Amino acid sequence: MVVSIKVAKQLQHFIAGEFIASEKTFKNISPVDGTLIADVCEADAATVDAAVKAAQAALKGPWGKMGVQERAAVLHKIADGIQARFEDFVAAEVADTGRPLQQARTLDIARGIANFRTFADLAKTANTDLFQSDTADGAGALNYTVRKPLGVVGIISPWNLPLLLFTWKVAPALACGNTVVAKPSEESPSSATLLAEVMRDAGVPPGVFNLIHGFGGNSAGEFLTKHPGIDALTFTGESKTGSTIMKAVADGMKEVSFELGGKNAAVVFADADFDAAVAGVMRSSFTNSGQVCLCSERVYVERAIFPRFVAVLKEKTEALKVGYPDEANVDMGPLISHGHRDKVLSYYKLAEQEGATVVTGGAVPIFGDIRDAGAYVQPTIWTGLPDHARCVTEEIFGPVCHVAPFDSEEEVIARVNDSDYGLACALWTTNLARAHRVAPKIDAGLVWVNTWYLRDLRTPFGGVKQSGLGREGGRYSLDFYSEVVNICIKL
Ligand SMILES: NC(=O)c1ccc[n+]([C@@H]2O[C@H](COP(=O)([O-])OP(=O)(O)OC[C@H]3O[C@@H](n4cnc5c(N)ncnc54)[C@H](O)[C@@H]3O)[C@@H](O)[C@H]2O)c1
Ligand SMILES: O=C/C=C/C=C(\O)C(=O)O
Repeated sequence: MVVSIKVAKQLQHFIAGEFIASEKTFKNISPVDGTLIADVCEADAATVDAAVKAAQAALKGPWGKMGVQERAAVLHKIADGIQARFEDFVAAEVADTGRPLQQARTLDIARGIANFRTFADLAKTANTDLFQSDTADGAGALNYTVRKPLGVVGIISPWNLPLLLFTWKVAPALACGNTVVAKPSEESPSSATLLAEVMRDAGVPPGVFNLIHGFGGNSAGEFLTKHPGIDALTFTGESKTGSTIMKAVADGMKEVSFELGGKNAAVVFADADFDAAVAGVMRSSFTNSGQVCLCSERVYVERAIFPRFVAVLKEKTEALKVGYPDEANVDMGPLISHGHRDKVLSYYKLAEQEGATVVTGGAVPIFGDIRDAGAYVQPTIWTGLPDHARCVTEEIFGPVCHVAPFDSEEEVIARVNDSDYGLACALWTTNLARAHRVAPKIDAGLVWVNTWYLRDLRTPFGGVKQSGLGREGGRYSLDFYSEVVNICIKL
C-alpha cells in the first residue's frame, strides 16, 4: 500500500498570496506504481511575469520595511508550519519520489524545517566587517560593511531531495530580505505546493514567496531565467542545465549560484575500519537510490583489501530491501521516473558493452505486483572498467558504483582528480596523518573522512569544476543572497 497524499488533485501556482491555476497542465506520475498523483499547472511566460511583478511589489510593502528580528520570526513560523503538517509533507514527498518513509521523515522534511530555523538564526546573529583605517592626516577612517537584499531571487531546484533543496535556497533568500519566485522540479511539485500553503497560513506577506510549476526549456524555468525582473538566480541541477542557464542570465549580468552534478569518489585505504568503510560505501552508493549529487559512483579500494571488500559489498548490496515506501525496513525505493530509469538502464547496458564485470545487479527487479509498473532498478556494483570508461566518468545518478583497486596515495589522488567534476569525496582511513595529507589534495568542494553526508549547515557547500559555481551554507549563503556594501567614514 502506498502512502496516500493529502495535497490537491491539481497543483497550482502560488502568486501574490493566491493559488492560481493555468490552462496548460501536466501529469505527476507515481514512480512506485505508475498511477496518477495529480495534475500540475504549467506556468507560461505571462504567469512567470505575474510572479516576478508580485515579488517586485512585495519588496516595497511591509516585507521590505521589516527588520531582521521580525523576518527571522516569520521564518520560524514557517518552520513551525511545516512541523505542524509534518506527516502531510512526508506523504507528499513520498508520493512524488517513492522514497522510504523513514528517509522522508529523518532527512527530507526534517531538513526542510532545519533550513528555515538555521537561516532565521544566522541572519539574526551574523556580523559584518569593520576596519579601523589609518589615513595620512592621522584622523583615520572607519570602513564597515552592510548586507542589503538583492531584490527578487529566482530559484530553480531539482527532484532528488525536493523539499530539502528547495528550502535550502528559499530560507536564506527570505532571511536576507529578498522576495522569491521559485520553481521546483516538474518531477516533484507536491511538497513545494504544501509549503505555499504554510507560507500563506504563516502570514508571509503576499508576493514574498511565489511558486511556479513547469519544465525547464521553453517553459517556466527558461521564462524565469530570462525574465529581466529577477536580480539573482540560484540553481541546483545537472551541469549541462547550469551551462544553459548561465547563458540565459548572462545578458542581464545576474548573480548566480550553481550547485551541479558530480561523479564522486570514495577511497578506502587498507588501514580503514573495514566494517565502517563498507557501511559508509553502502550509504554513499545507494542512499535515495543513488539519486544524491554527493553519492559515490566511483569507489577505489587499496589492493590488499580489494577482493574482500568487493565480496562483502556484494553480500550487503544483495541484502538491501528494495520496495514500497511504507514497507518495514525498506532500504531503497524506485528511481524518480521511467525516463530517468531508462537513462540509468542505458548505463547498465553500456557498462557490459565497455567490458565491466557485473558483481551484482544490472537489471530491473521483478516484483510480480503493481511495483512492476514503477521505476525500480536493482542496486548494482561493477568492477573491471578502465578509468576512462564512460560509466566511470559520466554521472549516472542511480544506485550503482564501480569499484577499482589502487596501490598508492599518489596514484589514487591522481585518479580521483582525473574528472570533469569536483563535488564531493569520502576518504576511509584510520591514519590521521594520511587523512590530513590526502584531503586537501582532492579537487572537490566537500571532503568527508570516515563518514559521508554529515552536514553542519554553517559550512560552505558547493563544487569545483563542472560541479558548481559559488558556495551556499552559513554565512556563504548570507553573502550570496545579499548585496555586501562597504561604507567608509572619514573621521
Ligand atoms: N550540487 C548539488 O548540490 C546538487 C544537488 C542535487 C542535485 N544535483 C544535480 O541535479 C541533477 C538531478 O536533478 P535534475 O534531473 O532535476 O536536474 P535538471 O538539471 O534536469 O533540472 C533541475 C531543475 O532545472 C530545471 N530546468 C531544466 N532545464 C532548464 C532550463 N533550460 N532553464 C531553466 N530551468 C531548467 C528543471 O525543470 C528542474 O527544476 C543531477 O545532475 C545532480 O547531480 C546537484
Ligand atoms: O543531491 C545533492 C544533495 C545536496 C545536499 C545539500 O545541499 C544539503 O545537504 O544542504
